[in-house]
Amino acid sequence: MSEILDRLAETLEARKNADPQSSYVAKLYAKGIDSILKKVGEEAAETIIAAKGGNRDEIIYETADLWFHTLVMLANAGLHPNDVLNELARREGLSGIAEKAARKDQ
Ligand SMILES: N=c1c2ncn([C@@H]3O[C@H](COP(=O)(O)OP(=O)(O)OP(=O)(O)O)[C@@H](O)[C@H]3O)c2ncn1[C@@H]1O[C@H](COP(=O)(O)O)[C@@H](O)[C@H]1O
Repeated sequence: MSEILDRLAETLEARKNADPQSSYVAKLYAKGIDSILKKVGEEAAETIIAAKGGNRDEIIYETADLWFHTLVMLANAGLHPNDVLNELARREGLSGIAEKAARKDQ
């Protein structure tokens, strides 16, 4: 499934040179970081509402919107989804408590 993230990351990279008139992502980049973060916040709120509602399809749909806008935020910052997947892989097997202790040491 991570091929989907790879392909989407490639598209998001390519949209940095696209016309904002013809691309939702290029338009978001052109609006700037505050607009991208506003969308992340809105989609997070919509995901919470969907999860509270308990409708499976709505939860999936809103989470996809949230993940998508988070990927745009990462691409805008010059980061790839693999950077986050690598961090999750690093945490694999660590207990949450050990992870918290490691953060305090940083
Ligand atoms: N996965 C997505 C994706 N998910 C959600 N969205 C857009 O995100 C927006 C969601 O915001 P809202 O629900 O608030 O709807 P809205 O009112 O249209 O949003 P605003 O205009 O108010 O920001 C919608 O416009 C959706 O179309 C997406 N737009 C694009 N992609 C992917 O990104 C690729 C590149 O898209 P373009 O840049 O448009 O070619 C596409 O091929 C897709 O793979």
